[in-house]
Amino acid sequence: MLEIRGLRKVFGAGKVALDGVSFAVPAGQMFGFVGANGAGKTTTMRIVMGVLQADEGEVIWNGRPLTFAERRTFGYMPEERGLYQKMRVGEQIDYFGRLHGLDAGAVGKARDALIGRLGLTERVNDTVESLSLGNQQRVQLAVALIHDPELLILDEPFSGLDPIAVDVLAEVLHERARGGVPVIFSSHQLELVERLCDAVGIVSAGSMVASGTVDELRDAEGRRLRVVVREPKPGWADGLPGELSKDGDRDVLTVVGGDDQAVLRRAVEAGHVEFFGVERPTLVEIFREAVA
Ligand SMILES: Nc1ncnc2c1ncn2[C@@H]1O[C@H](COP(=O)(O)OP(=O)(O)OP(=O)(O)O)[C@@H](O)[C@H]1O
Repeated sequence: MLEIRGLRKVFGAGKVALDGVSFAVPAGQMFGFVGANGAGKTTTMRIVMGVLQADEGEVIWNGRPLTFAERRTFGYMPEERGLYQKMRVGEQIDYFGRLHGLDAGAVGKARDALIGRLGLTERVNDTVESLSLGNQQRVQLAVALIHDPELLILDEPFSGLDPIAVDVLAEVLHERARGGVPVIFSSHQLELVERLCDAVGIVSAGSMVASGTVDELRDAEGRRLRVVVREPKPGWADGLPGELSKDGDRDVLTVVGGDDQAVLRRAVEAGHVEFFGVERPTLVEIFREAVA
């Protein structure tokens, strides 16, 4: 379990990048880290990886302050990426494996498995610079995974990828999570985060403004009722809580709270009810509300 406790980071002359960020990611959880540009995601990840030092707060790993040696067991995909453009794909992966202390036999085995799993077999002898963005990202993931990390921390691993590459990466991350590894990744692709993650943290201006499972966040936001009535009697929704809008000859009423059945009775009396249902907010809506 990774716990981030009260991280604060101020850059230069008073730029507060983090102002008390806290969250926890247990073993086997896929945690989506979301927030507007400049919210503090990369800074948080860099502190976890020891690239930056926090001014205040702690990073706790399995109940104790994270050590340098433990950090070496983590896999990291930095925002700035970190591949050697002139190196061949296979050599690159091997190089990072050796940096993590693996011997030649172990590196070879892990490299072959990853290359196959990530669909890079045809590209193993190509230089990194000759690869498409999507294939470079696959190599970057292979490099982060070569030492069978105990935690994965990935800064926007899905950015710029086509849907097939997204599926490959997502499946590989899910495999790791199923094996008990906490997986943390940042992304601006909220539909993707909603689809892939067990839990989500929304950071805004250096603070965590909402976190929990997607279900918990949806429940906290509250359910809403949507009613569509065709050719309704004018004024039928007067006095009902909610917002009424027009869509051609239909009225669309959105109600938060209130008595569902009373709304239904009114709608049935008013005209032809085409839709009546409780809807839960999407992560995009929750995000907009949380960072507003
Ligand atoms: N080295 C630095 N020096 C000064 N300010 C910095 C530095 N690194 C980050 N910042 C500032 O800290 C804030 C948080 O930046 P950070 O990169 O963590 O945000 P982010 O959530 O990852 O954004 P994005 O989604 O755009 O990648 C921003 O205002 C950024 O300009």
